[in-house]
Amino acid sequence: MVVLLVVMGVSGSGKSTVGSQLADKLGWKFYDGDDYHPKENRKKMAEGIPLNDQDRIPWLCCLHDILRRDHESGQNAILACSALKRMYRCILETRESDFRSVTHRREEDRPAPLKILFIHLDGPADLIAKRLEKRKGHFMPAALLQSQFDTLEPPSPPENFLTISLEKPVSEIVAEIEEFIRNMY
Ligand SMILES: Nc1ncnc2c1ncn2[C@@H]1O[C@H](COP(=O)(O)OP(=O)(O)O)[C@@H](O)[C@H]1O
Ligand SMILES: O=C(O)[C@H](O)[C@@H](O)[C@H](O)[C@H](O)COP(=O)(O)O
Repeated sequence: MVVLLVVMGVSGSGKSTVGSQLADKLGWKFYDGDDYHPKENRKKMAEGIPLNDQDRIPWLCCLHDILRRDHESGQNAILACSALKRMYRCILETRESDFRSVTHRREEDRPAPLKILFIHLDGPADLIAKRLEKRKGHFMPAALLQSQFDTLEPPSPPENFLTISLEKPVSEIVAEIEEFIRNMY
């Protein structure tokens, strides 16, 4: 069985750090969603302008295609991606922004949704802000953090997710995810 994990959360929540360390440990593929933003999105964020749905949808479709490709080739993969709204997580799973349009299509015409486990790194804005102030050489300004929290729709049932406190050390978060995967799959 192929395992697809998306490490999600607001900017600075630790997605890249946790995702890359977990992938190294497990020997799985790792993708950082940031690397796939078109230059217009990066420019917008660098100017302190939050992205909107129109900016994010093509980017999320491209990330879906990457996960789909790995799924089809039997490759376990981890993606670090903000995935802030439920609709964005739906695109990662189905490539469709409206789940109703997926269910309305004839079953034989639609590919099965990808089964993704979302790992939500959750924690207080003030701690994340402190971490972002120290982070160097990144295009995302700390000032956009509030807009990320405003946009965030934390995953909830029936979504397939695990929430972990980002206040824990990275090694502990990685171990917790490993343990969860072992028991689940
Ligand atoms: N659990 C953690 N404990 C302490 N520092 C962390 C933790 N997770 C991430 N960091 C630090 O916080 C900053 C933001 O992490 P990063 O992985 O870049 O977040 P994101 O990819 O979500 O934007 C980095 O400088 C990273 O080293
Ligand atoms: O959806 C978005 O608004 C962006 O994807 C954003 O959430 C993401 O966080 C940036 O790419 C910045 O990169 P960091 O998450 O690494 O700060």
